[in-house]
Amino acid sequence: MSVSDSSLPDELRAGAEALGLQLTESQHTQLLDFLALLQKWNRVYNLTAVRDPREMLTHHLLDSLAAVPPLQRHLQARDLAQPGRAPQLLDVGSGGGLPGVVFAICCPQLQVRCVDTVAKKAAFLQQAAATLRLPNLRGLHARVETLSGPFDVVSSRAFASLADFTGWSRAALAPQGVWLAMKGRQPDDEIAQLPPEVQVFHVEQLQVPGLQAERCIVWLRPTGS
Ligand SMILES: C[S@@+](CC[C@H](N)C(=O)[O-])C[C@H]1O[C@@H](n2cnc3c(N)ncnc32)[C@H](O)[C@@H]1O
Repeated sequence: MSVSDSSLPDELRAGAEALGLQLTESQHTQLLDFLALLQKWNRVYNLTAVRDPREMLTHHLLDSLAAVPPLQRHLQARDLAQPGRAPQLLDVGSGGGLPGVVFAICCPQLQVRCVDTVAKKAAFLQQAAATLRLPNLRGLHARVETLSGPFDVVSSRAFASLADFTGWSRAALAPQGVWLAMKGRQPDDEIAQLPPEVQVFHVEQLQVPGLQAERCIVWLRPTGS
C-alpha cells in the first residue's frame, strides 16, 4: 500500500486535531511527504523496524506529533524570557528524523539540527530537509559527545538512558537550555540514576491518538540553572 492512495491523510488530520494541533495545509502535506520518504528509503537506509505505513503513522508520526504542543508551550515561555534570538533544537540519535523532522515541520520558527552517528541516516536527514523544503532543518553526521551548542532544547526519542543522554549532550546545552526526553512509561529507575548535576523538573504524560500505550516527556535541566 502506498501512502498516497490510502486513508492516511484523514487519519493524520484526525490525529492532529485530537492533539489540538492547528496544522496548515502545507504542514499536513509535508508530514505526509515525510511519511512517504520514510517508507521509500527505509530499506536502503535502515531507518526503522516499522514497515507498515499505518503503523508508521501512529507509532512514529502521531507519537512525535504528541510532543509538539508541549514543545510549543515551552518555546512560547522561552520567547518571553529571551526575546530576539531564534530558538535552536538539537535532536540526538535522530535516526529517520524522529522527532526532529516533525518538530521542524510543525515549528518553522525553530532551527532544528538532527544528529546521528550513522552516515547514511544523516544523509537521509539532509535529503529530507531538501525534499520537504525545510530551511530550518539540517542533518549532522557526528557523535553527540563531539558537539557544542548553544541549543535551547536538546531532544531524544528511543535513544539512551537519561543519564547517558544528558551526560553526552551536556556541552551542547545553552545556559538556560532544557532536555526533552521522549519515553514510554515514566522511567523511575533512570530518574533515580541521574547524577546530582541534572534535575527533572517535569514529567508530562502524553496521549497518542490511536496508540494504547504509555508515553511521557521527561523534562530536565542542569541543577542550579
Ligand atoms: C533506536 S534509534 C532511535 C531513532 C529515532 N530517534 C526514533 O525514535 O526512531 C537510536 C539512534 O541513535 C543513534 N546514536 C547512537 N549513539 C549515538 C551518539 N553517541 N550520537 C549520535 N547518535 C547516536 C543511532 O545511530 C540510532 O540511529
